Amino acid sequence: MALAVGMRVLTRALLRPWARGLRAAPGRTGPAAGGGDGVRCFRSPRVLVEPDPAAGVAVVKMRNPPVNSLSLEFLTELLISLEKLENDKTFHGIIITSDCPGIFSAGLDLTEMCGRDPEHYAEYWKAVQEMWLRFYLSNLVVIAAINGISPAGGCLLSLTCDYRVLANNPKYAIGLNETLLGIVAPFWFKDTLVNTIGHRSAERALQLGLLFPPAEALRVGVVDQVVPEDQVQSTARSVMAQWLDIPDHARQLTKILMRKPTADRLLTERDADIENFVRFICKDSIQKSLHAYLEKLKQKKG
Ligand SMILES: CC/C=C\CC(=O)SCCNC(=O)CCNC(=O)[C@H](O)C(C)(C)COP(=O)(O)OP(=O)(O)OC[C@H]1O[C@@H](n2cnc3c(N)ncnc32)[C@H](O)[C@@H]1OP(=O)(O)O
Repeated sequence: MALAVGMRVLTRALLRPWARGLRAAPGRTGPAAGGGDGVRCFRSPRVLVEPDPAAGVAVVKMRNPPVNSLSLEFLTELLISLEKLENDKTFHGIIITSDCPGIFSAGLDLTEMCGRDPEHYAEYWKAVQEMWLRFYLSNLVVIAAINGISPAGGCLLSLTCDYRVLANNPKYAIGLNETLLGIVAPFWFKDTLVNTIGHRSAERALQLGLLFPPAEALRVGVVDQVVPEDQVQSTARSVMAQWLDIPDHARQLTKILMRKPTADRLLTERDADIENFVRFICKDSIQKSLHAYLEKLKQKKG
């Protein structure tokens, strides 16, 4: 227990200033309709939370169309939703899924990393770190119901979860494909993948920027289960019920035991990691290749 409490105190102490900054933006999110049983339900423009108080579970639906790219605003709303659910004793687990057909998340928002100033890049990167830390260390059971393609940052978000269920659709590839964009996945992206699929598979996947279709994703262990598309949510629900059967304190402590060393690495090197990112992303060559990639995405339509 001391470890869990210590970890929570450390995490909160380090993360609070930024979270306070988020809450200082009124009007973006806020309490809405009641969820029944005295449970407050809430929504924000980009995150829809569907609480099931009887089960102790909330479904968090990402709806930042067209592709659920992880913009600064969207990350902010996701984090506020997570924090509210963590602070509400009704909830023991969340299922994160997408409200955008065919797309879980297109990953980090490329427009946040292109043509902006260094201050913006630093702010954005801090929010990405925060997303990873808060989801990776959440005391809730977090299950990803992956109902669409999930490259790069989208894959990272699902890797922070305790369990991943992927819809069996050949279009729904998942992986850390950063090298294909000419960028390098930071050490904590890499560590999360290594912790999930092992060193050798992670090395190959990262160097080649592999996006795994469902059968491959299951074989390598990027996801835990592949099911027909219409069974993703129900499977996530039944897996959640199994996880919630475990005594909460023992499960939470075990989660922290497994994840703390990885999280600590970022917590101790957080500022240096931001500086590295800003230096890297500001390079002319990187800006050019990101611009070219975005242009390619836009021209695909025409
Ligand atoms: C250091 C670590 C750094 C980075 C980690 C990352 O996460 S980088 C982001 C990596 N993501 C990708 O490589 C995915 C890029 N997107 C796609 O491959 C496709 O968009 C996708 C997800 C397969 C969906 O294809 P679809 O045909 O359905 O949509 P389309 O490509 O036409 O995209 C619609 C509009 O969304 C814009 N967009 C797509 N992805 C992003 C993104 N990651 N960030 C910002 N914007 C994105 C795309 O340009 C289209 O814009 P529009 O103005 O409508 O033309």
